Amino acid sequence: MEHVEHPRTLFEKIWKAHAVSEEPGQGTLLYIDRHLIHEVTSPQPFAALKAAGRQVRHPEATFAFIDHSIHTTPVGTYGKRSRIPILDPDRSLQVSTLQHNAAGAGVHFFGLDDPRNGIIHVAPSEQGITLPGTTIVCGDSHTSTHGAFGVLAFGIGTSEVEHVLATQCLHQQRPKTMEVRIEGSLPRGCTAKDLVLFIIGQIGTGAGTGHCIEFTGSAIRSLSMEGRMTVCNMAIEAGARAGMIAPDETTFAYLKGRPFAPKAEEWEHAVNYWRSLTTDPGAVYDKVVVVHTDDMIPQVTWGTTPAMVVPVTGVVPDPADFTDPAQQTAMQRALAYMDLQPGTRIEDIVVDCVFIGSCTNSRIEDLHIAASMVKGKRVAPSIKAMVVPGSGVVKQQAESEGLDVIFKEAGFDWREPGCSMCMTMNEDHMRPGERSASTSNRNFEGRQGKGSRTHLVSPAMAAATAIAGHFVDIRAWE
Ligand SMILES: CC(C)[C@H](C(=O)O)[C@@H](O)C(=O)O
Ligand code: SF4
Repeated sequence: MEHVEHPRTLFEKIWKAHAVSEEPGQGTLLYIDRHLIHEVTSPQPFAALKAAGRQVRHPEATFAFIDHSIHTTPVGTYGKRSRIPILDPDRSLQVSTLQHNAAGAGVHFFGLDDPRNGIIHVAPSEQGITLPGTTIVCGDSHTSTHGAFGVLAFGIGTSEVEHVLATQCLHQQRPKTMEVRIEGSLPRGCTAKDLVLFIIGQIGTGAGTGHCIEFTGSAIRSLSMEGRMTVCNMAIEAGARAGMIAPDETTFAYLKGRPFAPKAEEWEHAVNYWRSLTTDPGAVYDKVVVVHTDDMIPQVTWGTTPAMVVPVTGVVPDPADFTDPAQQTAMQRALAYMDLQPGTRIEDIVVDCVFIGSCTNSRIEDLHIAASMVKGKRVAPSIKAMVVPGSGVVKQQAESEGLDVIFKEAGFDWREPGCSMCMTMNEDHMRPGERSASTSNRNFEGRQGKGSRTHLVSPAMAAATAIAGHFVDIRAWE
């Protein structure tokens, strides 16, 4: 009798291909193709490894970047010193420890003066390290970003980092699968960032809990790789373990010729295999949600979770309009923290600070959009605005195209790559009570500085807000 394979989801295909052993009720031992490490979550696992007398099992599959703890204020150019020395002893130690550990173990290392360095969820794909059908882990929650290439990519804890360093494997409970199907296209003024905020606004921050999300639908297909990374980056903010998008011609075109991507005949073999990485017709997900985007308007968060989001043409919502007491309490608390009144027009909210950067939105496409919005204009006098490219590669490309000049002439700070003001692990942060328009992914209390208030937006919205001084309906921007 002919053997008929049951239809499988993309997730199931990658999971199965990496399961070293799988016992019912016991979880799965997964093989990890690539392990990304950064200075914040790797020192402890390396120390534990050393104490146990063990070595890094696969240094060639381990890639180290420096991003969270570093200054982004420039002092020079590549080749000379490009960074201000870190005065904080703990942060300085994190960086020197990673340098030392990476050299000792012989892992791939992208140092501070190496233009290939950058945010751990921006730089690896530029180098072709992020390849379809692989498993990628990192001690960092936004590892889901790499899922944009049809990768099973997820964040892990420090003891798991140690386990992967030692064995290149990881013990995991199999997540459930969830399809988020996006029907419709991206309306005027909307980008991948608006799309993912809109999705989270619809499904909530807990919708993906215990699941690996696959984003499907025509809106996803039409996104560039940069846009797909923005969407998968925030899958974690919908509670998901991972987010992924099936690879296609856009993916292959992006990867071709990248330093760590397969070459020549191997490339052909790889692409043939990658073409099989789609969810089979008839495959069943544990959960499916459908989001319609035709009426979508550029999005702005008003509260302290990414799901507290409204269209820029809207108003700050009123807890009294909601029936769930828990939701009302959460909204009241968010309103108090954000110092906002229900009914305030979003376009009337004035900001102090604009941050264009982070692993959500610091890629070249993001900078193209932002630069096109600010060209020939001036940042509002009361606003401090900065652009922080996600990697040295992004920075170099932007500079070769003159984007840095456009930003600087408009009054933006043009920075060295890093996580910067996405979170308070370096010198870039806001003062208490200050309000930002930020292209990052988290607006939790204190995220950009103690007492600071964050509104998550797209790069286009952030750029326009810097010029106008308040949020604006960018659909009419000229
Ligand atoms: C510092 C790191 C562990 C953290 C994370 O896991 O995501 C950070 O990158 C963040 O965005 O909050
Ligand atoms: S840019 Fe922000 S979200 Fe991304 S890894 Fe750095 S701190 Fe985390």
